[in-house]
Amino acid sequence: MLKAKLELDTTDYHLKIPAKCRAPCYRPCGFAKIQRSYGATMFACFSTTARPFLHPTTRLLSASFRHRGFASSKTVSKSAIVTGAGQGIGKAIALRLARDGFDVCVNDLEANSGLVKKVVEEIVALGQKAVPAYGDVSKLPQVEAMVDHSVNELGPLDVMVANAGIAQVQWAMDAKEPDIQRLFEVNFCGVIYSDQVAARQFIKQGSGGKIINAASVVSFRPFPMIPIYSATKAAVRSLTQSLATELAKDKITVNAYAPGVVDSSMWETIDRGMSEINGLPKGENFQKTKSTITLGRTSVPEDVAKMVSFLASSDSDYVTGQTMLVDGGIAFS
Ligand SMILES: NC(=O)C1=CN([C@@H]2O[C@H](COP(=O)(O)OP(=O)(O)OC[C@H]3O[C@@H](n4cnc5c(N)ncnc54)[C@H](O)[C@@H]3O)[C@@H](O)[C@H]2O)C=CC1
Ligand SMILES: CC(=O)C(C)=O
Repeated sequence: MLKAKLELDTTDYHLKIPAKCRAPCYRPCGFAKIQRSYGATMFACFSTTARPFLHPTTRLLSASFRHRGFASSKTVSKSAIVTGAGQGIGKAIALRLARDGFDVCVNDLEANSGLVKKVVEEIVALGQKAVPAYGDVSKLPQVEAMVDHSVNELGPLDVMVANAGIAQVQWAMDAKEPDIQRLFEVNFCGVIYSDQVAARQFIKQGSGGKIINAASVVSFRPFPMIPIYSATKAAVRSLTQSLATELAKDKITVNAYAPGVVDSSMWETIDRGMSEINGLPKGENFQKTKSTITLGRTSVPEDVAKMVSFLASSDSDYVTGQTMLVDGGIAFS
């Protein structure tokens, strides 16, 4: 809310604060009585010594100023967290959001720290801030630590992209309990934990936010041999609709992207698993999908990142509860 009321005049870097936002800048103490002017507010926002005396609202504003470089740059960066961003679709999303002007918290499992570091370096080379955040999204405390880390390092959070996911190939009748559990833990619990923790942060900040979840074309129509995976994605699509209705009052939009067949390490796993079941040579199950795609080609992670870029931008402000197909025309919504 506060953020929406601020106007940045980019010609002279002058920040205009509406009168009603200026008053409660300090906690009620002796220090406050002598420090209520606009100039003092600006001083306090950049001053470490004054920070403990700030009213909570102004402290948030102060964090935003310090992290977003109001003092030295015309550009006001927003921040986004992308989970499972060490490779594949998540990496493409992280890089695309950086090109769009976001600072990015790059999450993945610690086992993928080498990949994450490279993504962080690429984002920094694009001129944005980036921090790694290792953690398993299926564990709530690790998701909480990831969001805290992002806010501490990059300032207020604007966008959560709950992208991390895993796939497993088996017929529904052959699915074993630990496989079913792990698929739901990562693909569904990992998404709801990311959404809940981000939403609480957005509500604390008071100016809304955007939640963007990884679904799939299989959330509309299950694919053979990945039935449990398909069910996890149908659950994500349903959750996206429920959270959109719950969080609209807090100015939070909740949407999902539904890729089709994307050339990533996930499809290497799927192709290998399908080969074990139907005996087709390596790569053949992946190639075979082309005949089901209206545009006649499988996709690359950047195809999906374009949709996420839209969902993360203000162009999507009047869109919520939607699962957006980016599948070249496998399913029609
Ligand atoms: N590749 C495809 O054809 C499609 C993918 N999707 C979805 O898009 C998302 C990204 O998929 P891809 O990039 O293809 O997969 P990928 O396997 O290439 O990358 C997924 C990343 O998520 C990370 N990850 C896995 N479990 C995690 C956990 N518990 N905590 C944190 N990170 C974790 C992995 O380490 C990996 O770096 C997934 O949710 C997937 O289900 C949806 C439709 C199609
Ligand atoms: C992995 C996945 O979701 C599809 C549709 O291929």
